[in-house]
Amino acid sequence: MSVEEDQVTDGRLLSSVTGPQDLKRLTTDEMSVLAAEIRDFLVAKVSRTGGHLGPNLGVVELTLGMHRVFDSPRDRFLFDTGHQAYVHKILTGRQDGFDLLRQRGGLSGYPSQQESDHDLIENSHASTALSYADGMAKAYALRGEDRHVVAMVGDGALTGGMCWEALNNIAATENKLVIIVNDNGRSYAPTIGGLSDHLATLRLNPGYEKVLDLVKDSLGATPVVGKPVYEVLHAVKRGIKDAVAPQSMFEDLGLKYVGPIDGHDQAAVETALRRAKGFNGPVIVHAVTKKGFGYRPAEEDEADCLHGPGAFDAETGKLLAAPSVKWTGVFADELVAIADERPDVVGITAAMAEPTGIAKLARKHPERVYDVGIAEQHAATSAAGLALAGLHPVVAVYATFLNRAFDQVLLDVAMHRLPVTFVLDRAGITGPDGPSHYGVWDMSVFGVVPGLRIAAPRDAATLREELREAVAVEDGPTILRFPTGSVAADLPALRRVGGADGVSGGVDILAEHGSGAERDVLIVAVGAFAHLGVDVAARVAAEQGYSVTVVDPRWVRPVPIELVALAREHRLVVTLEDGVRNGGVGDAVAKALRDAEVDVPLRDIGVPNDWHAHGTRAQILADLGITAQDVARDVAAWASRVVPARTH
Ligand SMILES: Cc1ncc(C[n+]2csc(CCOP(=O)(O)OP(=O)(O)O)c2C)c(N)n1
Ligand SMILES: CC(=O)[C@@H](O)[C@H](O)COP(=O)(O)O
Ligand SMILES: [Mg+2]
Repeated sequence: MSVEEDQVTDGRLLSSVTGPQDLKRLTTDEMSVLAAEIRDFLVAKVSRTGGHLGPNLGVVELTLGMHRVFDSPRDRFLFDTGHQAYVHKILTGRQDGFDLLRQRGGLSGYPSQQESDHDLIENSHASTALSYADGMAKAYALRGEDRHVVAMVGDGALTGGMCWEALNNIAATENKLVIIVNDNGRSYAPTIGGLSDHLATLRLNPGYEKVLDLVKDSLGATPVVGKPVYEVLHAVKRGIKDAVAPQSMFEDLGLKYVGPIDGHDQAAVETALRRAKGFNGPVIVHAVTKKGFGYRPAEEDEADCLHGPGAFDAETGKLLAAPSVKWTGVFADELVAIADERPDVVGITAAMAEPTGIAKLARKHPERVYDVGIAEQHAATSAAGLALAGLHPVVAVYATFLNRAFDQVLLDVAMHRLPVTFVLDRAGITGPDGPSHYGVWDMSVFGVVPGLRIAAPRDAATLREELREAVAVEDGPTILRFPTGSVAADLPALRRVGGADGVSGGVDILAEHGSGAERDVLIVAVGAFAHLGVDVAARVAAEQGYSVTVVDPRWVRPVPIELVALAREHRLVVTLEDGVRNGGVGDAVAKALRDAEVDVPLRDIGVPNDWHAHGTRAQILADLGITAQDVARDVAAWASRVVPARTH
């Protein structure tokens, strides 16, 4: 079924649904109409705003079933990763909010407690829901509360280690926890690994569920030898299943298992969920779904089933925005060029080969790219293994997702001084995906790792150069981080100071305003903020007459010695970074000046240590006062306090 094939729904039924309570009275026929209306709604809205279309088209019946069988918010619903919670939002009174989905002041693209008491997990990092669920179910059991926790987790999220830590604990309880495995066989791309193969094996044996229905129909509803029909059927099922179908690994863990069921068959979904609810204990409901179901352009999109497109043409599914040269593309091209020269260079992705650009390397050297699933911790330590065996791994992840692998980077990689390069895409403020997607922590969190170097290229030319330098480092790990979106215009240096020793990398002088030995302001502009620094310098020099120098350190960690020497020649140092201020580059430079007894005041501009709501990157930076106009005003004010008034 797809939007164009389906009779165009008029949305009347959907508009009558003001909350989950309205679902319970609907007939089976009305439910299938409602499902079609929800799909039309999703395509119509997300085609205008962009967002997670494929995942949400795939969970319409599952989400309807959750709200029909359980009672949210008394029963608690958890969505792993949360990108597939749009249907839940539609059913819990937020249809009107979709016109501003993922936009400032509009609906979050993930569950939001501020939006609704039906929502809980706001973190968009995968593989966390089952741990939350275990904790919540334990709390309700401790208080003797008769309520279920229902967690939806995708097959991709299940490749994350935390899920198995949670399942190990959940299996040891008798708590009321229903886990819906939404098995569409994909993360972005097809899900990898033995778990995925196991789920596929289970998927291939739907027969026993159908046999169960057959036996149920033939026996009719009459109790047999005094036993309720279901117990007899269950015994029959067990016999058939053991004969024709493998036991699921979930059952091997001691968990009850229901499925696999057709996750788009509303009746089957609700039957399975009622059965699971009736167990009153931990149970897996294995639902087989299709990502993008019901909208042909998504179903047929081989890349990622329109996982998270920007605005698109609802009729064709084609993206509306013309592709621009992205940081990711520059990285991908240079990585392939390096790999052509360096057979020891290999790539690792955590289920995001296309979004991180590693797919380009996989197309050229398929045997040298490893997709480890949504498993960033494993990515880091398996990279350590690759390096111990003499290779140079390049681990490409979004900056925010490396947070969870801090211990692995610190002790498994850096303590062993292993040559692993972590390429962090989407570093800094990203925007529509909100605070758990902002890549603002890496320079602070990983800045404390002994022996690890961090580079933040300012444009395509320095990305290429600094990537080459990073993969040339053999005595420890390196991080290369760059922001989301279109790559900044090239910003050539006037000259480089230092770097000849091949250690610090030196400092690029990007702009110099004014003359004289005693200079007023040194602006240290990190990464893509180099352009901002150059713009600010021009304003401050022109409007206040200060002498200003703008520099871009080739490595932002450790702080280059040349930066300390340059600071000594200025009256004020200002750092600009697309990362949290606490423990960021500003703090590191201030410490380096203190350690060198360079007594020059320093002011650091960066992202305040807080949770910043979603919006566009430009809006959020403007809200934070990180614009050329705001920064120029601040720099002028700070300079006025330390630069002696001049007689003009
Ligand atoms: C820790 C972490 N790594 C990577 C991502 C990026 N990501 C978002 S959704 C997704 C795929 C999720 O697949 P699955 O759990 O199967 O859900 P589906 O989209 O198929 O419904 C990934 C890798 C993430 N959100 N969290
Ligand atoms: C949910 C998730 O982690 C990703 O799908 C995220 O939305 C990626 O965003 P971009 O690739 O658009 O930066
Ligand atoms: Mg999936």
